[in-house]
Amino acid sequence: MNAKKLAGEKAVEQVKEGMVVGLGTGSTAYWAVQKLGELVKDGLHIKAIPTSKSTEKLAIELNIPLVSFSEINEIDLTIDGADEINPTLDLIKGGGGALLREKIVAHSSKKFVVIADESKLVNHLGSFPLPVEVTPFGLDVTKREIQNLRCNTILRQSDASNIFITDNGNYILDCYFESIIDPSIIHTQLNMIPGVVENGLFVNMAEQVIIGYNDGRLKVLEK
Ligand SMILES: O=C(CO)[C@H](O)[C@H](O)COP(=O)(O)O
Repeated sequence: MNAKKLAGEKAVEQVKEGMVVGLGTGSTAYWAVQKLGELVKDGLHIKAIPTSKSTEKLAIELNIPLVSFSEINEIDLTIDGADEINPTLDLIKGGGGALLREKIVAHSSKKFVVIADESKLVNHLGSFPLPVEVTPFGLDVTKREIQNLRCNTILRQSDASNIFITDNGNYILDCYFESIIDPSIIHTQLNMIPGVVENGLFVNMAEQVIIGYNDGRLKVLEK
């Protein structure tokens, strides 16, 4: 059983006729977008906002109608994956580098549902390196200020010779903290650094987390 597919398809059950839906990024969100594509083909009317260029491309291939923020007031429901989920449903996101758009879309949503397999559940955030989107200008000074928060940083590469560039034209510093005991403090400290555009801590944003298991079980966690 594909646990990611299970969770993704379960979340899509919440999508209703006429909704504006935020489309997440990654290998779990992929399954939710695929399922939405099937429903649209069968006559469901929705409008969607993708969280990355890759999801936008997938949605276009599946004929899911897209809208921009200028055309809507609010997103009804956003479905997205996560890299880590703690017991209070705080998240690390951005493994795929889409954290800024993901956070803008989730923040603009009436309901934010996270989908994942069981490997994403943790007691404390921080084993997964925290992605932080930074401007190319001032990289070295921004990096030093982030390191002062007691973490090591690695500039993300797309391959051996190229720096990873986000959909917004920025860089990602992957930050290795020993453990993130209070995500809201780290979140605030990071975002106060001028060269930081956004960080991958999603604190108090997820209302529901749907976990898929390889044996076919599903677990729904709620705030
Ligand atoms: O935040 C993300 C992309 O920026 C993804 O949601 C996160 O990395 C989880 O991805 P996957 O479902 O492939 O494990």
